[in-house]
Amino acid sequence: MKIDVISIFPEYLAALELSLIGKARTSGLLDLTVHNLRDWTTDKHRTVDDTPAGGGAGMVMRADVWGAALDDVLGAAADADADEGANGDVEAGATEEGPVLLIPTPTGRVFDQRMAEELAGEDHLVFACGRYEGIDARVAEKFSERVRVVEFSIGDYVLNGGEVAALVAIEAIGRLSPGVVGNPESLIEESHGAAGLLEYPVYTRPTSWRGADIPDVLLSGDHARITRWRRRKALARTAKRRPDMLIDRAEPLTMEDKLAL
Ligand SMILES: Nc1cc(-c2ccc3ccn(Cc4ccc(CN5CCCCC5)cc4)c3c2)n[nH]1
Repeated sequence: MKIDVISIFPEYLAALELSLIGKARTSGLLDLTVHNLRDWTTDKHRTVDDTPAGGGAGMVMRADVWGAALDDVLGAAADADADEGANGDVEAGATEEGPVLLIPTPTGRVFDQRMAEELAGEDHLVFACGRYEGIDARVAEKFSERVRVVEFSIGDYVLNGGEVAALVAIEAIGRLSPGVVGNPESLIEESHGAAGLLEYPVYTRPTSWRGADIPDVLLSGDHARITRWRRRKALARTAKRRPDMLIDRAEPLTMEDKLAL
C-alpha cells in the first residue's frame, strides 16, 4: 500500500517512523511519504492561507496551493487529460480504481473500524491535512470529479488541524494491511473487530499483585472454559460501557450470550 500525507507540519507525522508502522515502511510493506505543502507555494513567504471570503475569524488554506500539491501527489488520476477516452471524450466522475483522497475535517464521516477495513484494501491513499479554519471547499469539490474524496472526522471534538486525524487513520488502516501486524490472530478478537464486542480484560504475571490475583479460570488450562469466560466478560463489559453495540448486531447474540447478560 502507498500512503502520501501532505501537511504544513510534516514533522507532526514523525511518529509514523516508529514501531509497527515504522517497521512496515522499512520492510517495504508500506510505502509512506510525507510532503510539506509549502513546497508547492510560489511566493517568497511560502504563503498557504488567506482571509475567509465573506469574513469571519481565522484564515483559510488556499485552493491553488493545495491544487498544485494534489495534482503532483495524486499523479495521473487527477489529471484532466488522463481521463480522455480513445475518442477524446472526458470521462467525468471518480472511479473505484486509483487513489483515495482523504481529508480530515470536523464535519466528515466519523472514522471507525469498518472504514479502516474498507480503506485497508486500497492501493493508494493521500491524506490532505488542513490547518487554520480548514481548506477552501473547492478543493474537495473539484478533485471529487477525478478521484474518490472522503472527508472524515475522528470524533465529535475540534482539533487544530488534520495531522492527528491522519495519524489515527494511518495506524488503524496500516495495522490491517497484510504482514504489518506480526500476529494476524490478534486482529480478530479486537474490541471493534469481528466479534463486534468490546474485548475481554487481559492479565499477565505477576500472578498476585497488591492482593489482586489473576482469575483462576485463566490458569486452569481448560481452553474451552477460558473461551466461554472471555466471551461472558466481553459481553458484560459491552453491556455496561457500550450497550449501543448490542443492538442491530451483524452477529446475533446466542442464547448463552443472553443468559450471561
Ligand atoms: N475529528 C476532528 C477533525 C478535526 C479537524 C480536521 C482538520 C482540520 C483543519 C483545520 N482544523 C481546525 C478547525 C477548527 C475549527 C473549525 C470550525 N469551523 C471553522 C470555519 C467556520 C465554521 C467552523 C474547523 C477546523 C481541523 C480540524 N477536528 N476534529
